[in-house]
Amino acid sequence: MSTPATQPIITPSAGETQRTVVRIGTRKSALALAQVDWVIASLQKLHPGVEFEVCPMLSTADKDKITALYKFGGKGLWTNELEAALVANELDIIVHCAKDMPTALPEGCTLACFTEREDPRDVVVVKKGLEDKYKTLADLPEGAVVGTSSVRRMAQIKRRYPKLQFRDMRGNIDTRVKKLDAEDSEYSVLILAAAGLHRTGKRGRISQYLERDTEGGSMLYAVGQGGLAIETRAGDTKMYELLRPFEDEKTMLAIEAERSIMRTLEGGCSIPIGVETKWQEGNKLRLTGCVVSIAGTEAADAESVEEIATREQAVAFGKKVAQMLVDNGAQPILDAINADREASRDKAEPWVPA
Ligand SMILES: NCc1[nH]cc(CCC(=O)O)c1CC(=O)O
Repeated sequence: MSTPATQPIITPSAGETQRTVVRIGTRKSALALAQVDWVIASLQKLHPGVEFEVCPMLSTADKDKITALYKFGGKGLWTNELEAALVANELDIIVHCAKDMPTALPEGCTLACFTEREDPRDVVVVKKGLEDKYKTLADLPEGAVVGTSSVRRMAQIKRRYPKLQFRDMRGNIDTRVKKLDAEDSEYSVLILAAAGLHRTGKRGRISQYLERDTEGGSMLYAVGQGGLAIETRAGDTKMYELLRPFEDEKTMLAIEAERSIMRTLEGGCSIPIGVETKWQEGNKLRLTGCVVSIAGTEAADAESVEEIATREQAVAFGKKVAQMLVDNGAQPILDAINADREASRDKAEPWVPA
């Protein structure tokens, strides 16, 4: 790491004031840095005496922009290098997009909290110059090109709008929006997470929010989308206590239920599982899930409502809905995706879905 190692905690000797420096690991993107700024501002309100040091690092996903995401198997692409630094005591905490967190954490790492969730929905961003012509996916003409490298987004949109075409679109938010807007770009629209655009001050580019009841069909979001998860070293009680008051319980319960679906179906962030969690009166959580084939031609859906008050209940609820998805036909769809990934493991060609 380029950042000089500081002692995380300096125990005060008699007469000295206690000084705590928290080294925060993060990716280097504008979104990741905006998230860390928000985390620091919030933690400073809770703990005015604590100092923070931002330690940005590149992840595997940042370094390899060519290999199709789903071929990696979606395990820890955004998190592995930061976690190695955490275990090596070069960092004290890591701020992750909850969406990028694998469902099982590596040895020595533990989840300290989920913070209040941003808008979890996906959105449509229209190419500059076309905004007056098209506002929604339904407005797009036959053959219009949608930019996304998420099989979940592609599969769900294909399911409802078979007339559209899809092209891979990678990079951080700024890069993607620039590629979209380039005069010679083939894209008409991009699909992005609302949270990323909200957090980086680009709300103005959103022309449609996609959701369950989007006209023409539903669009469910990725597990954890819009949430932040903060990871610490296992056994670091000081960091754990510092972060506990920052947890948003309703977010934690909803995201744990979503993650439990993912864990049960053994899917990484790059397989087409969509979810939606909505709190209803009386601490009832409505959990909806879908698994869609890459071609968008087959799908399994499931939904249930339960009163949820503890993490254990949330996890059990996610397992139940995962089982409902399997009962409704999810397994053959997942098997086909895994077989395709296995068959192309050694190839690193850019993946452009047909
Ligand atoms: N996989 C990349 C990633 N991880 C988190 C976000 C957005 C912010 C969030 O979901 O919290 C994005 C970009 C995107 O999907 O548009």
